[in-house]
Formats: sequence, C-alpha cells, structure tokens
Amino acid sequence: MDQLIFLGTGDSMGVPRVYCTCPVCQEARSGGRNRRLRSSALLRTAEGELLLDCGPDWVEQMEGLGQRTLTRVLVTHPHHDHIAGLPEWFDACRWTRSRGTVFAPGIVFETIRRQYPWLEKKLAFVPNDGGMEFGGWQITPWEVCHGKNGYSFAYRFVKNGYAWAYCPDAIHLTEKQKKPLHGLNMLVLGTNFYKEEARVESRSVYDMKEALELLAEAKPQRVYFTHMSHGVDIDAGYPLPEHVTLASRELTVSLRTGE
Ligand SMILES: Nc1ccn([C@@H]2O[C@H](COP(=O)(O)O)[C@@H](O)[C@H]2O)c(=O)n1
Repeated sequence: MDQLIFLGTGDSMGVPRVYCTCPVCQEARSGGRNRRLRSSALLRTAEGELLLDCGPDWVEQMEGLGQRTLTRVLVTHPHHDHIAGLPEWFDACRWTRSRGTVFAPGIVFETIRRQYPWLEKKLAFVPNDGGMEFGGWQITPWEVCHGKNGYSFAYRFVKNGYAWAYCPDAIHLTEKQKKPLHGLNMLVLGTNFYKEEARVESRSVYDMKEALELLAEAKPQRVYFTHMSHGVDIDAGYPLPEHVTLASRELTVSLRTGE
C-alpha cells in the first residue's frame, strides 16, 4: 500500500530555534518530541518515491530514513526552507554519477534557477503546471496565498478514488483556492501556531484556530498539521477534533487506495 512518511514537520526555522530557550525549544534540544526538522514528506509507491520539498534538513532526513539515493522531488515553492536541500542533492548526484528530476510549476523554477544556477547539470527541471502522474497518482498543483511571503503551491493527489492534498505553507485562501480542498480523504496542512498573535500583515501561514474554520468548510476526513513552529507543544493537548493529528517525524500514513 502507498505510504506518506513525514520527514519534517517544522516551520522555516525548525525546532529548536537556534536563538531560543523557551520550554518547547529546550525540550526539543534534549531530544524530546518537539524536535522538528523543516517540513518535507516522502510519498512511497510501488513505482518508487517522490519527495515533497527538499529543505535544509534533507541530509539528516535521508540519514534518518537510511535512504542512500533519491530520484524525484516535487517542490511547493522556492523558499529556503523548502528548497535548500537541492544543492546537497546535486552534490550527491555528482559523486554518484546519477541524475534526478525536480517537478514544480514553471514560475518556481525561475527562482530556483536564479538561486542555484548550476543544478540543471545534474537535475532535470520538469514543469508540472498542467498536472503530472506518478505511481498511479494524478497530481495537480494549484496556487495558494502565502500571505506576506507571496505565493506557494499546494498539490492534490488522486488515485483509485482516494484523494489527498499537501498544503504546507498557506494562509487566507480565496474561495477559488479552497475548492481543491473539498472532497478529500486526507489533508496535510501547515499551521505555525495554535493561535498566532503576530499582526495579520506580517503572517504567512495559518494557525490551528483558523485552520479549524477552513476544515469546517472543506470537511476532509483526516487531517495532519505540519510546518509547526516552537509555538506548538506537541504534548499540549490542544482542543482539536478527533480526526486532526499533529504530525511528527517519521509518522507513516497508509494511503488507502484499495490496491
Ligand atoms: N523571498 C523569500 C522570502 C522568504 N524566504 C524564506 O522562506 C521562509 C519563510 O517562512 P514561512 O514561515 O513564511 O514559510 C524563511 O526561511 C525565509 O528565509 C525565502 O527563501 N525567499
């Protein structure tokens, strides 16, 4: 059965934050349950694997899995915490004389090319604006609001009538942007805090309270929150519905496609 494995569930700085001595960061520092690498997940299928985002913790994530090679990466948006592992992967390809493929909407490649102009010597960039297929999954990107940080993309995956979506970095979705979140068996959604106190103009990711309003509209059957900052204590017991889980590193979810 296909699986989704969470490799990182942290926000852009991860947990602990290097400068911070709050109780959550201290607990994470001592190897506790709040230690969170930058957000990424691995879709495992009979046809192979697809990594969802490749951030600065990519090497540690590969080592954690005991995985020596990687073939494909799907990118949500070209921000440091989602792409900074690409040059590391490039170097691994150079040393192993192998090649990889990166899938993303065309606009995402414009920024990746500017930031890392050497990557295409080893990594093929394949635009997926019109959707793509992998492992029997029909995968469709759509643009989502990322608040003060501009745009991001989310992805909807469909196979044998089972539908799920990966939307790690978004806020204030328009009605049109919410549409692909309807009718899902599972949603992976980024939520930086339980309740974020920062000014709305300075924000870029949903908090959990806002996310619950979104879930009440979209009604996914199962939900995993990711992209969580040090403002989230995984053991706090937040008042969340039974079908909502705070994801943690290497949590593995079976995708019940009926195969
Ligand atoms: N043009 C930009 C803007 C921001 N970044 C990085 O993205 C992260 C933003 O964090 P979120 O909580 O909003 O997901 C952070 O690591 C910034 O340094 C970027 O790469 N390019």
